[in-house]
Amino acid sequence: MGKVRVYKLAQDLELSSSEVIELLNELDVDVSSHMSTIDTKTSELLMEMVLDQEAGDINGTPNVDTQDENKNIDNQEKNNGENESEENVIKVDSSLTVKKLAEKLEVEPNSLMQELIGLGIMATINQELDEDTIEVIADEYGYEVTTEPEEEIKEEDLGLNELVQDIEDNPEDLQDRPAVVTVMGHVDHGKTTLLDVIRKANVTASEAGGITQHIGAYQANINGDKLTFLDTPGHEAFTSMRARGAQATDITILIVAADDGVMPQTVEAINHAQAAEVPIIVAINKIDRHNAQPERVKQELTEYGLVPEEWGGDTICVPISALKKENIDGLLEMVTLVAEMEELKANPDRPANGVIVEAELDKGRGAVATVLVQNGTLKIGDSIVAGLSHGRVRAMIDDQGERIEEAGPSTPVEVLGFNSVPQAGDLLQVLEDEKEVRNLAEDRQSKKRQQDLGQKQTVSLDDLFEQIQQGEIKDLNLIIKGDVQGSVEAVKDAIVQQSTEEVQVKVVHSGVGAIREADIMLATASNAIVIGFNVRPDNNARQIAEKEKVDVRTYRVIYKAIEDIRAAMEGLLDPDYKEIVLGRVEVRDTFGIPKVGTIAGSYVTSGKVNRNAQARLLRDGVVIFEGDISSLKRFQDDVREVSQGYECGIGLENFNDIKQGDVVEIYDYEEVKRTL
Ligand SMILES: Nc1nc2c(ncn2[C@@H]2O[C@H](COP(=O)(O)OP(=O)(O)OP(=O)(O)O)[C@@H](O)[C@H]2O)c(=O)[nH]1
Repeated sequence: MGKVRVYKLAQDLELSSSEVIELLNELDVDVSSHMSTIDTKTSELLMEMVLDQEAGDINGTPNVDTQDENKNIDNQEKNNGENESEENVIKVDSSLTVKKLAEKLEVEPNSLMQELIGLGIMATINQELDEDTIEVIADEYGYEVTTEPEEEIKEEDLGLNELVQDIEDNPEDLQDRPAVVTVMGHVDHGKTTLLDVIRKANVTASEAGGITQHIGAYQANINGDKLTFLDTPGHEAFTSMRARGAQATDITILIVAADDGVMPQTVEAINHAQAAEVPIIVAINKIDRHNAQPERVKQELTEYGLVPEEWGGDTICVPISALKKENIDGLLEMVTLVAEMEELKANPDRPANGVIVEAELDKGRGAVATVLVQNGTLKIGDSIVAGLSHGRVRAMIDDQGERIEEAGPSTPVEVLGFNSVPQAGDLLQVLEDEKEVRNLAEDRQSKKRQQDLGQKQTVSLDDLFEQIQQGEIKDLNLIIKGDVQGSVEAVKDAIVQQSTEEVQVKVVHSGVGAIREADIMLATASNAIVIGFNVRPDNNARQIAEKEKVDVRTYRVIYKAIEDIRAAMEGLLDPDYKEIVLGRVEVRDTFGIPKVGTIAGSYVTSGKVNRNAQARLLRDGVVIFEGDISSLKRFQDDVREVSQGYECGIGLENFNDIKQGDVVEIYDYEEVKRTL
């Protein structure tokens, strides 16, 4: 008989775990925690009970949303009789993207995303929604869902990343596999420190791989149990995987600094983990700090539905100090305990499938991808495909730098042999032979080209006037990010006042901090322009903006932003010069040189540094300085240019407040040739 966990059942019933435990106890079923299991029969019984109760409560009155933007609700009210109209039924083939669902419900993707956020689901426009979520949402809009496959969806669906030949495993072939753990939390709360401490204490470097190399994931041995840690901090990695339908994580450690408390990215992390239905273990970090307030953190967490066990809830909270290595074992013990309860299984005796954790082009080795094998065993010589890339596994290197022949479930491994660089989040699979993987990859590439060609025009300040004239734009949607709340509000107020009879200027989202992936995703969904005031897009956001063709404009003075928007609306924007970012460097160390000032010992992470270009110093995405480069050196020599992958010393003209960890963005202006 199948088993169900209490917290999963609670999620399905939209109740808290403690409510479910209470109900089960009423039924004389002995369960004590959210991790307890019950058999499927009992779970069905409970479901029926709850649903019956709800049906009684509702008393037959449908919960009708009064927002006028949704005409379907009116439809539903009209059709609220016995005969269900065909129009009120949508057909779904097990899952749908947000965009497709919005089309079917005839609503804007934007308002659908907001609806989803209301349900605690942070979904991107291309994210696949599962059947349950679709049903809940459809119901809100007065639609019923049937699960017949619909031809039309099949044809439109690009399937650039879908698994072909997904083999069902026989239950008897399944074996235990290690849990895959990610650490998420607000910036500076200690993710990197924690991941390093765990790695150093629990990964035994083999003799051959004495110098452990970094491959974006590692496997730790905790008292004989293995745990796989995805070592790619940042929610973006997590989201980009989920956006492609890859559920790589089994358990999330949510790290919260005890001296800082729940911060915006903590909330984001909670939303992501909850949306993915991944159990959360809270690590309350920095308890060595004199101003640590672990109890306050717990209090704050309750506001987001995470009630600590000791307060009667079902969230495990472990106080730690990553820096002082205090109670790391206690934390790991909890992680192994939760992992055990999850009963994670896979079948090692089958062709592998997995997910790309990260990938890059290496000068000497070609495309190198860190793959997390999720099921089956990946072997040298296997024909592989991931997203638009394909190839044959030429070599595999494990997290200790050792060459290996085979990698089983939950093993992170570096794979050489792809013909091009796949993207993080792409699903990897092994097919029969090279011809098959090549055909599939080529097929996907041509679909992708067609999709790119057919992509709708996005709004941009450069051709705003034209779009207004052609009646394509009636609302100018903006997303505003700034360095401090005060300036965000000021920019917002001033910009909204620019509305005219033809164009309504609307701010769809505003906030403090660097421009991130989530902002760009929201911009694509709501066809918005992103305005940064004293802040810049991070690398990830920049790449996605480029791909999705989102116009991102950054300013240092308010009047310039207003001027640009007004000019763009009147067709008078004069883009004689356009800024181009040449490269980015990371400050790894600083040196005070008498009479010269501070020199930033830096590493060029992308592009190049040009001595004559302009520099912009960023701290957490906020612009601290803009101006000239006063010196550029490689070792002792003055140089004109330094490329990606090299170290250099950079001095900034009349500016010394440079700190380790700062990012220097190198940019220049390019003349824009205008055609009449
Ligand atoms: N006192 C104290 N400091 C800590 C502890 N853990 C981390 N830190 C410090 O906090 C700072 C940030 O830690 P990181 O591990 O870089 O934080 P992070 O969350 O990885 O930050 P990002 O990578 O920037 O997102 C560093 O200066 C750490 O030394 C701790 O337990 N106690």
